[in-house]
Amino acid sequence: MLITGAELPDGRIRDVRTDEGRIAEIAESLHSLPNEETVDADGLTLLPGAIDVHVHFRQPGHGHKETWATGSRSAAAGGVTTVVDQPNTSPPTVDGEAFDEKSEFAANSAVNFGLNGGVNDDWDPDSLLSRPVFALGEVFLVDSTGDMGIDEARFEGALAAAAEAEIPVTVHAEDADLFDESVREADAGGTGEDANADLWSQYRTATAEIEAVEAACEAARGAGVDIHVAHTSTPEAAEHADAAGMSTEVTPHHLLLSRDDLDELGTFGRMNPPIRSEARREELYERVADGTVDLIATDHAPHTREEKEAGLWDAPSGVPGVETMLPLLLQEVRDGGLTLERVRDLIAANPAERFSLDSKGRVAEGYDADLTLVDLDDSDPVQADALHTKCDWTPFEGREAVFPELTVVDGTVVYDGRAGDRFTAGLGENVRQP
Ligand SMILES: NC(=O)N[C@@H](CC(=O)O)C(=O)O
Ligand SMILES: [Zn+2]
Ligand SMILES: [Zn+2]
Repeated sequence: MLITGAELPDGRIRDVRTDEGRIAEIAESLHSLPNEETVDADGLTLLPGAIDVHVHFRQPGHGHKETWATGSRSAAAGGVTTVVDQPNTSPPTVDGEAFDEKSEFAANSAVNFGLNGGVNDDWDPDSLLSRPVFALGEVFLVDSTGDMGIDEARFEGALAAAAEAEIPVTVHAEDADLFDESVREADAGGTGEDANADLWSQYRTATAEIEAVEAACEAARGAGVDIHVAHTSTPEAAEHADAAGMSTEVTPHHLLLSRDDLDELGTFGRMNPPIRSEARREELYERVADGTVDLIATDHAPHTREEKEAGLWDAPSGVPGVETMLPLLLQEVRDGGLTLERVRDLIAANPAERFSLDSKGRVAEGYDADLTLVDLDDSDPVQADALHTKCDWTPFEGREAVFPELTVVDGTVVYDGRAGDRFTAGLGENVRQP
């Protein structure tokens, strides 16, 4: 494939040739070969495909919320070319057999993927870690969707197993002992969009995250493991993890939404860890812009409308986001909050480096041809109706965003927005091939 006249993240205008799944040549001017597919990228920007190291694609077990087909199409349409799935499915991905079962579902993926292995009281590290596991995680230090919370002793066992297997560990760190139970006892909370969802933020306190991150970093240091702290929602937790030499991710919802938005969102804004105050959100944004935070990942956690419309204390936690991450970040670039090169690092170069995907994350010769083409002059409002996730809602309804024109995985167009949302599925591969 020959992509002509594309602007690269550093501002250079170049022709880019892909061949056998790789970026073969980048030059000021390349001539097309006989029968070569060409893409006119005049006026468009070519980015490395985003690597979202935190999605919940729900199969096996919860295909009514999302499937690998719908989730991966949503990823492709959002410029995401690699996703990493989490273990809180049914069965949970905690042994070799469950890993193999999930691999069969993932074979439907339109984009490349990694499959994490999980830890619970029934996990079988021997069979699990004999499989091509992307990372151990997210390791839940508290119950979230799937009730996979574990205690300290089991966490230490998991750290030791990961150190021996030489695989990364990602951690969901909140301390349930520091939740404010009085909030829960005092108020029924209401239902759906009418719920007082701010109570969720009051209940799952910032301190519960900050102290759990501190404890997790200390345990990790003791075990000689560098953990990756998932979805930090507070600047304090992100700063602590960074100072302890660990890596962190921030989600688009913690970056762009605050408790001020919960009036409108109700239970649709309930997730773990919860949305924080506007003051904390602004500080977290600064930590994302200044490099304290390593990467953005979505924690794409779809639940159906009907499920989210329950009472505040019963509704499931989590929001979708894989399709809107890059589009919303590109709007931040348009608005001057982040540079395009910083966005490239947050969504592609840094996740690739952190998780040893050595041939991904950059538009450079020899790298994998996982790419997305965007028009930074053209934004549209986010509309749930136009997204491809199976759950037909988004917490970002109405926000301006820059949706990709075209997404390429291993040199093949998997999403063409210019040809009326055309997808090619089933081409994605496990990025940790044995
Ligand atoms: N973040 C959430 O609120 N929910 C996630 C689980 C998780 O990441 O904790 C889910 O799987 O629904
Ligand atoms: Zn989590
Ligand atoms: Zn998660």
